[in-house]
Amino acid sequence: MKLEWLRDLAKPVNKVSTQAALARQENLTKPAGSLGQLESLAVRFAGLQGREIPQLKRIAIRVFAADHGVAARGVSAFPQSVTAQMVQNFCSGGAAICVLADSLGAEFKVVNLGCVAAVPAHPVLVDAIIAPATQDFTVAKAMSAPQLEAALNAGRNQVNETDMFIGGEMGIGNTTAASALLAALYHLPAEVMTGHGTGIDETALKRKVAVIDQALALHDATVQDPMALLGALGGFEIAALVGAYITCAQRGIPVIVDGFITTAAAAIAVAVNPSIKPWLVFSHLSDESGHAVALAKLGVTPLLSLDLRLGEGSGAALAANLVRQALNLHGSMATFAEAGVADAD
Ligand SMILES: Cc1cc2ncn([C@H]3O[C@H](COP(=O)(O)O)[C@@H](O)[C@H]3O)c2cc1C
Ligand SMILES: O=C(O)c1cccnc1
Repeated sequence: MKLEWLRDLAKPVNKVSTQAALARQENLTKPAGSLGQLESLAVRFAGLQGREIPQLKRIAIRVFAADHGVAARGVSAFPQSVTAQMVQNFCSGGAAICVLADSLGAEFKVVNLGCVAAVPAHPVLVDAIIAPATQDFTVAKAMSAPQLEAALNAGRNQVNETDMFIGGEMGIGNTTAASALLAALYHLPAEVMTGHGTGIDETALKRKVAVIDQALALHDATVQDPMALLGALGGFEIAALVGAYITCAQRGIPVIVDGFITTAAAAIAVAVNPSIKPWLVFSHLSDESGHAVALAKLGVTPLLSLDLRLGEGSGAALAANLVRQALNLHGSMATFAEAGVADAD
């Protein structure tokens, strides 16, 4: 596989800019620390962007869409045809992420990596079709080595110069793939990592756990090669996210990770290339059970907890508003000296 680029080191965080931003925060007209995590966010972005006053003008949002063979096993509350239908909804502006992307003024594209139903061409839609769907991973590897390579490269190709990257996903059945990947990566029982996804009932949840157990046994999940796990248990959209996240970190572009499925992609990406971790900002705690465990395993704390369980990049887009305000405050508040306000004794 010509995937050597996956392991190239991420751009280092700029310590000088971090220190300058910390010093600026100390001088702004507020008690030190009173803006809490908004202060640390601004300082973090200063280090990532390599400037004392970071900016967030350009935001790129890419929703990666693909179908999953494992959907045939009755693991979702919705039929597989919804993936392609939602891709069309992303194109016509009716999905939640479209509304949020619009209000952020973000550059928005949908990347079709392969849906069972055909999707008509549209200016917002990028055709990166690999196959109509992955294989059902209870009977075969989800994807072949060339398919995995194509998906990783499709994600990499979506990274252009921007101030921040948000990846979203759409693919009926993809919480099953995400749960399987996380259970395998962290050696955890399937039931710890598996939730209700789009809203399956308890009977279907038992089936979903059994399906994941079957896949973990088939693919010998004890083998800890994250790329092998991704090929065996992943989805084209999850692999594209892995490629995009790693590329962003290598090119010095901060990423906001969305919910459960994108966290599975982030976990694989960090396992493949640990140097990328500082570039991943985790937006929210999803309502999907297993997410809290995955975030704890990664050692990260998300910004928000709003009981969201949508995906599409929606939680990340919401958090982008918060980051924008953190940077606004950092860049535009007056210092004690500028405002003639007495500093603490
Ligand atoms: C209308 C609709 C819009 C969505 N937008 C995101 N998802 C979310 O639900 C899917 C994962 O859940 P499961 O594994 O249970 O199929 C993904 O496509 C995900 O992004 C949606 C799901 C539906 C039905
Ligand atoms: O948190 C997510 O990404 C999520 C949870 C449930 C269904 N779809 C997405």
